[in-house]
Amino acid sequence: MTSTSQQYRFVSAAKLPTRKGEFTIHGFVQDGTGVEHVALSYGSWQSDDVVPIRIHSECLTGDALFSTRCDCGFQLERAMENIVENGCGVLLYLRQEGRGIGLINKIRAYHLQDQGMDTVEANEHLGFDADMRTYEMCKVMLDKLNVKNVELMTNNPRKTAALKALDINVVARKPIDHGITKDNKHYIKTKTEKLGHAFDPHLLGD
Ligand SMILES: Nc1nc2c(ncn2[C@@H]2O[C@H](COP(=O)(O)OP(=O)(O)OP(=O)(O)O)[C@@H](O)[C@H]2O)c(=O)[nH]1
Repeated sequence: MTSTSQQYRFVSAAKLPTRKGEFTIHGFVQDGTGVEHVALSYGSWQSDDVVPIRIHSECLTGDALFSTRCDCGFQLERAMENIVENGCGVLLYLRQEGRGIGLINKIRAYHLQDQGMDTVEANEHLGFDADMRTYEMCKVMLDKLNVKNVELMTNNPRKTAALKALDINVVARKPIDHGITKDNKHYIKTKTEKLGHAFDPHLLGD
């Protein structure tokens, strides 16, 4: 249970024109820790509508530096395009770099992967769980945006389970198996085999 001093609260919102379309960016902060997250909203909806959403964890290397080691940047781009094509939707951009271990630890994990470990073994070798993320902030963020029913763009069953546990009605899951490259195929196979991600095996064939 999150204590009152660590609750997330909305701070401010502003227009955010992007190469994909004009979004609004909403900023949230966690009292006590100062941890920040943002939501991008596009278009409008009624409170009973099913809203397409993406929950995306920060990946500086993939999202901002065009890395092809992972599928993150490709999926971010596709999610924003899907939302714009749909006419409305929400992207929750969570500052949980490296599945929650942080940027520098992710680089340490990449170094171990360069030596032959997979993404799960590397995290564990460094003393972390394979996935350190939590999703409680999504409730505050979606409540603020008046979103109760969602179509969730993900291949990650942990995200679906986390939203359901927060009483968000996940009406449907939309696969987002986009951005498979020769550089990230092994990483995505490991996510499928060890972290339970749903990927079409045909897309991962050699
Ligand atoms: N520790 C670690 N984190 C990684 C590695 N590669 C990518 N990441 C992080 O993995 C996270 C991916 O999060 P999301 O984009 O939300 O995607 P996902 O959990 O794979 O699930 P989807 O919704 O199916 O895309 C980001 O925080 C990345 O920084 C890695 O090799 N090690």
